[in-house]
Amino acid sequence: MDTRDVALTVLLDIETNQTFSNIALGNALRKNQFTDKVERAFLSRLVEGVTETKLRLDYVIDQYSKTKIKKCKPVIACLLRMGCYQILFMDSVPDSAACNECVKLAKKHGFAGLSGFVNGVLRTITREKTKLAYPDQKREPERYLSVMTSTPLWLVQKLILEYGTESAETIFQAAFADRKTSIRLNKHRIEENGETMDSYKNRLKEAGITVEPGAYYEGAWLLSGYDFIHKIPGYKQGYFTVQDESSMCAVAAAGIQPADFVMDICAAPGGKTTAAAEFAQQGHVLSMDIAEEKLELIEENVERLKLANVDIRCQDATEYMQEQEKKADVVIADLPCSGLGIMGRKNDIKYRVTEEQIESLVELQHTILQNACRYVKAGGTLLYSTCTITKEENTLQVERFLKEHPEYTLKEQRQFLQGIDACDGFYYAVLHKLGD
Ligand SMILES: C[S@@+](CC[C@H](N)C(=O)[O-])C[C@H]1O[C@@H](n2cnc3c(N)ncnc32)[C@H](O)[C@@H]1O
Repeated sequence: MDTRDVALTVLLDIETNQTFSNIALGNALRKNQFTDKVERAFLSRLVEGVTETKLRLDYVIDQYSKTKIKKCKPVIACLLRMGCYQILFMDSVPDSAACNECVKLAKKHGFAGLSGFVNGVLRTITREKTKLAYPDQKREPERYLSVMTSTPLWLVQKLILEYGTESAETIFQAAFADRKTSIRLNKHRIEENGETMDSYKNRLKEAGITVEPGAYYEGAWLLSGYDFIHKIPGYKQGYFTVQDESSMCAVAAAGIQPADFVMDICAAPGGKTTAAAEFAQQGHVLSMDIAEEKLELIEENVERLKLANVDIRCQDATEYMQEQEKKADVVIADLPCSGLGIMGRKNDIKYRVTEEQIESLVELQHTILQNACRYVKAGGTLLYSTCTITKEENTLQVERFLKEHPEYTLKEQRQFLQGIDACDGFYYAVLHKLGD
């Protein structure tokens, strides 16, 4: 199997079908059943690398190509990016191999006539790679940041306005950093199976996995050095759930009690539902999502974790459920958002989000909150959260909510920023409903 050819297919899927890169890559890894770990790692690095640096690659290619990248046929554009990425960022690949393999693939995919063009552009970039010109950092700081971190200019300008240049740069750079996998431990299940946290940790270490304590949440570990999540010892037995620490902190901050009734109104794939169910051991969680196909994911997680206190239902959160009025001790509203807190994990989000989309998400969140707040009992809690970092979806959304709902007070809010905090970008607000 030609790994670069598979990479080209994945990049074309992303470019022409608008498939999210993590999904396109996941499909290719499953379909091709890579047995060689090195080849699998190479494919992932190449696809992720090209995706996360696309704007920077295009900027470089455009300087040396007579046809601008936007005018190139998709196969040629993807090949130029693949070649350029290997030349600029993959030290282990000889420049000549990067170039020759792209030329070969151009011919294989029916573009023999353009193979000379691909060869010419990539050889020139190889020659010039130590003296490439980028926008001037002093004269055009925003454009510089946009090209160097491969982030659309409007988004750079927006986050500079919201957080200042230094923080915005840190946030954008965080997308390129390697991240460990954070897991939420299910202490109860581990002990039920006759193990202790220490003995389980040793078992992971014996399996060659590096285990470090989380930075924010007591029951969190950070794992690295494993191949597949589902092959980690204890996964099938429900010892842990993969979840970012920011989300763990959010659910913990809601203060769920053992006998509580919790409603999770936008729940798939079930990270917060399962955390809530672990807190509400004698209580109950009603877990809902509009996407029928995603309910299976909640179900899988609930079954694997052996949680018997969760009901799963397909439900549009914009539709009011009269029968649930003032029923819940805690409502979790982890709402659809622009996802800019997870640019590092979904590395093409930054190219897809638009200002108009953010505006309509703000309205959707507002509409859903109008319903969510009515399900909360007097004295109960509404947890609002998003995996994004824009102020209008977070602090400003909550400000507006509090103005419109004097029956609520803000107990706590927290904005995590990726790169600045050791987790995803994430926001939560714990809103307390006053007694009757
Ligand atoms: C941020 S994700 C939720 C993640 C989840 N809470 C967790 O921790 O695993 C947002 C979810 O909202 C769902 N969603 C979007 N619009 C919705 C609506 N109108 N009603 C209910 N769910 C909706 C999406 O299908 C998606 O699964």
